[in-house]
Amino acid sequence: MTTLLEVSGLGMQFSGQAVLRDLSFAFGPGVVALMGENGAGKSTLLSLLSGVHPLQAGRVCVGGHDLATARQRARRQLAYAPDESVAYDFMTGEEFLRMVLALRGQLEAPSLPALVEGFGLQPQLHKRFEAMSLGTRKKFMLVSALASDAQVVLMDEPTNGIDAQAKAYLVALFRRECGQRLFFFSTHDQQAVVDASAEVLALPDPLGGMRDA
Ligand SMILES: Nc1ncnc2c1ncn2[C@@H]1O[C@H](COP(=O)(O)OP(=O)(O)OP(=O)(O)O)[C@@H](O)[C@H]1O
Repeated sequence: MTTLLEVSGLGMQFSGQAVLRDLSFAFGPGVVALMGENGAGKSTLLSLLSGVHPLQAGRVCVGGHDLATARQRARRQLAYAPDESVAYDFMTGEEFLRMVLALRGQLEAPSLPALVEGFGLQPQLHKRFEAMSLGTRKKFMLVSALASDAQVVLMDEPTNGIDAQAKAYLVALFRRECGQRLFFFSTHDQQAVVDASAEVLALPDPLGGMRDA
């Protein structure tokens, strides 16, 4: 198996409070669902893997490149679709997609027209983000990551807020491309996990069994 994402001894604290402890895993191409209770650290893990937060402890390698010491090469292999829009309100959907691809240094994105069509975004391309529904914003975040040439696509709750057709399109895309890319996403959506035949990576309960105490 080609390892695309390898994590060892990862830890993260906020104000001295541990959120992630000594986390290790490795995945090649496929579909992985990151699951766990609210507050388990799923978004925190995704922000560490994507390089948004600097690593406090442990090591992350993407496509064999160390995220700390070969940052540019590692990040070139990564795309990230956050849970909430990171676009400026005044931008149109089309401008946002062009900007993300330009920032990646990608001159071409052959899959972009099909993705726009598949997510039903054609009529929304010239709308400004401030005028879009939440689900439409979310679809643009997903398309910006999926249209990249990254081998590892990280997504924070990708099925959250999108309509049934878009969800079915996304799951079909996972199934079609999982031989070449790693789709690694946080979710509470059990049905999407089943439909995508995703492998589950479960984070421990943040309360550590204290619910019954
Ligand atoms: N910037 C921050 N400063 C302080 N604490 C934070 C920060 N970001 C996250 N946390 C804390 O880290 C813990 C994990 O949060 P995180 O958002 O990663 O959980 P999650 O598993 O994604 O939750 P959910 O399922 O609700 O989206 C929570 O206790 C949260 O309050």
